[in-house]
Amino acid sequence: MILVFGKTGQVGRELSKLAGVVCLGRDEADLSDPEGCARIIRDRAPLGVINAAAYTNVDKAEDEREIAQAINGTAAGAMAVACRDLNIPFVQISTDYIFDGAGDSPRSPEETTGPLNIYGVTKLAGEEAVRAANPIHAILRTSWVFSEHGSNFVKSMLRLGRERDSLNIVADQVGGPTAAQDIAAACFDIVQQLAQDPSKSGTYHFAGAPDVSWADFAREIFHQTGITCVVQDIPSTAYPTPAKRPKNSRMNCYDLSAFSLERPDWRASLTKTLNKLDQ
Ligand SMILES: NC(=O)C1=CN([C@@H]2O[C@H](COP(=O)(O)OP(=O)(O)OC[C@H]3O[C@@H](n4cnc5c(N)ncnc54)[C@H](OP(=O)(O)O)[C@@H]3O)[C@@H](O)[C@H]2O)C=CC1
Ligand SMILES: Cc1cn([C@H]2C[C@H](O)[C@@H](COP(=O)(O)OP(=O)(O)O[C@H]3O[C@@H](C)C(=O)[C@@H](O)[C@H]3O)O2)c(=O)[nH]c1=O
Repeated sequence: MILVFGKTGQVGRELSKLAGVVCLGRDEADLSDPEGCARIIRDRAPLGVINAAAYTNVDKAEDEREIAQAINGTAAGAMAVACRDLNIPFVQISTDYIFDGAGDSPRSPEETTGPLNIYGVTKLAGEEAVRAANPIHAILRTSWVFSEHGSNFVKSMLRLGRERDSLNIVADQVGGPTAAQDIAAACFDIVQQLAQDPSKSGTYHFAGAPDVSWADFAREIFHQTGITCVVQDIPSTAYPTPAKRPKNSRMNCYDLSAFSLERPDWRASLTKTLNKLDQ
């Protein structure tokens, strides 16, 4: 059995559809109690653990550093320690927001980090805690997650695009939109491969292709749904938010070949997501 934390999240919901997976929600495992989560892992003794739970409200995290740190940093570390004690793999999902977004070339996993916001700081703390705690781990950095569930850019665009004739969307932040379903499948594959071959442990990038700006992502959402809303390109400076976002979120995903995985085409995954939203 593979144990998953974050049952109600975008990725957690997709993982819960897979055979051999047991997902826990906040009611059963609250990450603000890191030792409680570690105890659950020890009691259940799974074959591996995937942590899909996180504090993901990027702007709110600026005012809630402590709780974001407990969930994204301390809890991830405590869970990884429990996995080390059981000698099982731990998969931690991380984010492009651990980078500073400088330049325009895709970032490799080993490149220097430099988060611009508190969410990124706490996710980076989680990465470091996991690496220190359990040699059998994968830190899978992904970006711009969307699905038919929860709150995400695709659903925001569908709502706003139906209400307005035009929308101003940031065009100088570029990254890889990634479907929750594709991330879940990758995590499931990775945790099983790690159980077989712990030497594959390390930090990996998994983002949808091709890289695109938020504005062009919005255009594709409107194109695929026939929404006539016009997208106006704006710079980040014209869309002030409490948390600063990196401009360059491009990630080099070449290392995925270790698990025989490739970057998924987000446009095809978007079509599937939109079809599900239609039903
Ligand atoms: N969303 C994105 O664009 C991106 C996400 N990621 C990472 O991917 C992973 C999955 O993200 P995603 O599926 O979008 O997340 P969601 O925001 O959809 O869901 C977050 C999940 O974490 C759970 N959670 C939050 N706080 C606690 C807590 N104290 N105890 C237990 N559970 C808690 C939520 O439970 P509840 O429903 O009860 O609140 C929910 O199940 C995370 O690690 C995230 O950092 C990486 C890049 C981009
Ligand atoms: C709604 C809206 C957003 N935007 C911009 C703001 C921002 O730069 C960008 C995306 O905004 P959102 O708030 O949807 O996305 P955000 O919460 O920043 O998404 C991030 O979430 C965390 C969890 C991650 O780990 C990241 O990979 C990333 O997906 O779109 C506009 O320019 N115009 C708009 O009308």
